[in-house]
Amino acid sequence: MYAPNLFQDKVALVTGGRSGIGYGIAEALLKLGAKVIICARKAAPLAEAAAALSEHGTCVQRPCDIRKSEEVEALADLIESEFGRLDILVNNAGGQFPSLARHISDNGWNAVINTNVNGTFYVSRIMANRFFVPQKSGNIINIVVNHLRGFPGMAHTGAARAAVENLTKTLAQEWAVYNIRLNCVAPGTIISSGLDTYAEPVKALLDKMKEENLMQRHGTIEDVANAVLFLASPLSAYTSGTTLYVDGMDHLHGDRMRMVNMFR
Ligand SMILES: CCCCCCCCCCC/C=C/C(=O)SCCNC(=O)CCNC(=O)[C@H](O)C(C)(C)COP(=O)(O)OP(=O)(O)OC[C@H]1O[C@@H](n2cnc3c(N)ncnc32)[C@H](O)[C@@H]1OP(=O)(O)O
Ligand SMILES: NC(=O)C1=CN([C@@H]2O[C@H](COP(=O)(O)OP(=O)(O)OC[C@H]3O[C@@H](n4cnc5c(N)ncnc54)[C@H](OP(=O)(O)O)[C@@H]3O)[C@@H](O)[C@H]2O)C=CC1
Repeated sequence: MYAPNLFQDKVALVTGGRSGIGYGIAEALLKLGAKVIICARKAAPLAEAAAALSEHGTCVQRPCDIRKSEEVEALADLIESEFGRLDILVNNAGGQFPSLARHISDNGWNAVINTNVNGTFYVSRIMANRFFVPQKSGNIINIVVNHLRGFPGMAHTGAARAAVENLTKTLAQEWAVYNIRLNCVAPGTIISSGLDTYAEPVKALLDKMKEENLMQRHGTIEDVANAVLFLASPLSAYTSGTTLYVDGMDHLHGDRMRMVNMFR
């Protein structure tokens, strides 16, 4: 539905682009003409993903832990030497684990906050200073989750993604002067590699969530990628500092707390 050359001459970085939603976003951008860089921690699957994505256009990769700002700086060096510019940043890398709040250890809490909040901030700041501010143009899309009514069963990620959403609002205002837009996409439950990591009792809960969804389904990777394409494109030129829910209305409807009570 988008023009095939929508992102011609544009360069995009997708963090966590080796798998799942990030891979789907990278593929969608490549198919519309963008040159794409993907990063993640695990070198071997990252290299495999970049090789597969290269069928659709120019895709380069570099291992990078977004929690380590020196590794993010090295990633910016690669982008500089390969492409000399960056137009679109999709902060997709992130995650958490299901747990009732009282069982989350200090390390578990810190790992989730560090990944989602610090990692997103480091990548945004470094790419803005290296590319978007000097270019006087840039577009950042932060993948969060639907946490609108809190997130029973994942308190750490609810807190972390709320922080990212607020950061998005702040940076959208501070950086508007540089013609940088920032928005969030908040997926509901999306069928992707991320969900494969969840154990059986959580999978049963996911089935119940599907029954409660007003559209009677989970989302697809394409549902999320299509929202990212819109926010990355000039079609959304007057939209910044906002959140687009891709969740079949889960943010409005459903009783997640009742379902999480299964785990008590
Ligand atoms: C109670 C029921 C709740 C049900 C709720 C269901 C709602 C479903 C809706 C789905 C919406 C969202 C879906 C997704 O986002 S799918 C994407 C999922 N993908 C990922 O999360 C991948 C990335 N995640 C990670 O890499 C890790 O989870 C993490 C963010 C923690 C970072 O990993 P890191 O490598 O730094 O972590 P370590 O292995 O070193 O561990 C650090 C501490 O964290 C503790 N930990 C890690 N995993 C678990 C776990 N599964 N359960 C409990 N604790 C965990 C680990 O033990 C360390 O702490 P300690 O040193 O104290 O042991
Ligand atoms: N699937 C779903 O239902 C939903 C997913 N989301 C969010 O969407 C995003 C993608 O999820 P999904 O594709 O499903 O899950 P995946 O687990 O497949 O994707 C997570 C990606 O992030 C990378 N990553 C994780 N931590 C780091 C890090 N510290 N530095 C660099 N890369 C990292 C992982 O690669 P590696 O391990 O090699 O580092 C992996 O490629 C996540 O932020 C997730 O929380 C939001 C709502 C719902």
